[in-house]
Amino acid sequence: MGGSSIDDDWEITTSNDSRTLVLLGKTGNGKSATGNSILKRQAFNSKKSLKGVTSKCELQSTVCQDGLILNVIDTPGLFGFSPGPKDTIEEISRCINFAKDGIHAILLVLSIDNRFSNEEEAAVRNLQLLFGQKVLDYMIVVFTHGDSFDGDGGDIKALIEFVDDGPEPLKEVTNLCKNRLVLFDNKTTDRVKRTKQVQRLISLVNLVVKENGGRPYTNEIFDEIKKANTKATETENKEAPSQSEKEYSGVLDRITEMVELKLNETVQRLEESLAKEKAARMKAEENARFEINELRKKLEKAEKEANDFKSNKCAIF
Ligand SMILES: Nc1nc2c(ncn2[C@@H]2O[C@H](COP(=O)(O)OP(=O)(O)OP(=O)(O)O)[C@@H](O)[C@H]2O)c(=O)[nH]1
Repeated sequence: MGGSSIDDDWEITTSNDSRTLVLLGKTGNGKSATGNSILKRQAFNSKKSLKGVTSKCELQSTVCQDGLILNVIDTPGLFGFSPGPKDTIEEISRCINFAKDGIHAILLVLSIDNRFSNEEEAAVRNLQLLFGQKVLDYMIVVFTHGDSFDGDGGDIKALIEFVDDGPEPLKEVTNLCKNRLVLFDNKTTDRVKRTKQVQRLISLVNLVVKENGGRPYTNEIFDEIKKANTKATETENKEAPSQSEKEYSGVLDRITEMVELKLNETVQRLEESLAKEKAARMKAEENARFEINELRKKLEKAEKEANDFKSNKCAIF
């Protein structure tokens, strides 16, 4: 680090690499505010609202002093992973399209002021179902509302202790993320504090990148998009603009189709596993009923034998 100004703290890497980060979390947890803290500007609309401010996925970028390009994708509360709502599918598609070169880290934004909800727990499970166990290797938990945290936000031990005092599902999620935790106070005006929390996050992102062999998260849907986009760019170079627009919307339609298919497969898998669980439970109940019946029969037989024995004894005397 140069050490001449706080902004020199951005010199975290020396490469001209880019990092694509996706903010995920329940509405109001502070995703947009965290995105703004990371990008150091009011890139996303962040405000208190009961009905959710962010309605569409949005991509904003910044170039750090060392040339590192930070791409941040803000999302609406992407938690209703069911094949029903068409806009959820469209938003997942938009998000994947923004991140077509892959995602370097998924930031699960939680607020330390709110209880970790069942909805959030289910969302993490659904993410794993939809995108595979691999997503966990890219996940970092970002706690917001650091201003109401009692301990030192930079002290990872204090943060782990805070989680350890919390509900079991939260502990499970943070364990799955190998305790990659960071605390953000998005309200602070202290430049040193603002810089340090972003620096901590970027160090974690770099760790995630390293642990994943430098490969950002992608799957077959991302690969398809890349192919489709390359084709669209080639057409754009050759054809009239209207044609390339058509190609672009074709790409989005294709992604939407793939996401929908994947969602349906996921839900079908869930239903099958629930049906299997139910069948196993019914079988276990049937076995238990059979065992109880057998025991009852044995007990009745033993009682009868005891009674016979007693009456025989009486007869002898
Ligand atoms: N005190 C405090 N308030 C915060 C912090 N982070 C976010 N907020 C506030 O929490 C409210 C919601 O923040 P947003 O960033 O809009 O939350 P979001 O998750 O993006 O919400 P949607 O866009 O609706 O999905 C806003 O009033 C923010 O100012 C924080 O660290 N401390």
